[in-house]
Amino acid sequence: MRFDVVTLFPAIFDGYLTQSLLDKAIVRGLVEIQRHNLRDWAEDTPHRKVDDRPFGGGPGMLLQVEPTVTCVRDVDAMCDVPARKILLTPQGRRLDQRLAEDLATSDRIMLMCGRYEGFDQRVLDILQPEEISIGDFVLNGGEVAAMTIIDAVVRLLPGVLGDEQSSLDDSFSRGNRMLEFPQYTRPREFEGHTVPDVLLSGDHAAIAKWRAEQSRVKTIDRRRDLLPENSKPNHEHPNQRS
Ligand SMILES: CC(C)N1CCN(Cc2ccc(Cn3ccc4ccc(-c5n[nH]c(N)c5C#N)cc43)cc2)CC1
Repeated sequence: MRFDVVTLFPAIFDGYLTQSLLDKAIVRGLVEIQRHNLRDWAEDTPHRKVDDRPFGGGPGMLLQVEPTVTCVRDVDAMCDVPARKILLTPQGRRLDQRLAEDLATSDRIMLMCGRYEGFDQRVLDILQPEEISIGDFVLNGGEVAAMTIIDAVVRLLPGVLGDEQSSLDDSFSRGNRMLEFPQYTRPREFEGHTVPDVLLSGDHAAIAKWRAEQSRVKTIDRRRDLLPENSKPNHEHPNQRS
C-alpha cells in the first residue's frame, strides 16, 4: 500500500516514520509513505503563500483552492494507481475500526492535511474526497489525524504484525466488539500485587473462560454501547464509499 500525505509540515512525520513497526513495514516493502509539501505548489513563489482570508469575513485563514487542487492532481498522477482521496476534517465521518479495515483494502491512499481553518470549499467540490475525522475534539491540523489513520491501517496489512501479534483479536477488529481482558507478565508479584492464579494454572479452558468473563464485565462497565444488543451503524457521509 502507498500513502501520499499532502501537508504544510512534512517534518512532523519524521519521528513517526522511523518508529519500529512502520519502519520495518516500509523496509519490507509492505507500505510506502510519500510526503508532499503543499507550499511547493504555491503560485506566489517568494513567500510560497497558499492561504488567504475568508470571503465574507471570519477568523483565521483558509487554504486556497488553486495550489491545493493542482497539488492533489499532480500527486495523484505521480503513480499509475489512482489514490483514494481522504480529507481530514473535524466535520468528517468518524474513524472507527470498520472504516480502518475498509481503508486497508485500498492500494493507494492520499491524506490531505489542512491547517488554519481548513480548505476552500471548492477543494471539496472539485476533488470530492472522503472526509474523515478521528474524533469529536479539535486539533490544529490534519497531520496527527493522518498519522492515526496510517497507524490504524498499516497494522491491518498482511504481514505487518507477526502471527502472534495478529490484529484479529483486537478490540473492535472485524466485528469483535468487546474490550480486552487484563493482561499480566513477569514478575508474578510486585508491591503485593499478584497475578490471578488462573493464569498460572496451565488450564487453558479455565483461562479462556476467565478472560471472556473479564472482557464482558469490563465492556458492560465501560462501553455498554459496544454490546451487540446496543450496536448502531456508523452513519456514512454522502460522499463516503459504501
Ligand atoms: C466559524 C469558525 C469560528 N469556526 C472555527 C473552527 N472551525 C472548526 C475547525 C477547528 C479546527 C481546525 C483546524 N484544522 C485545520 C485542518 C484540520 C484538519 C483536521 C482537524 C481535526 N480536528 N479534530 C479532528 N478530529 C480533526 C480531524 N481529522 C482540524 C483541522 C479547522 C476547523 C469551525 C468554524
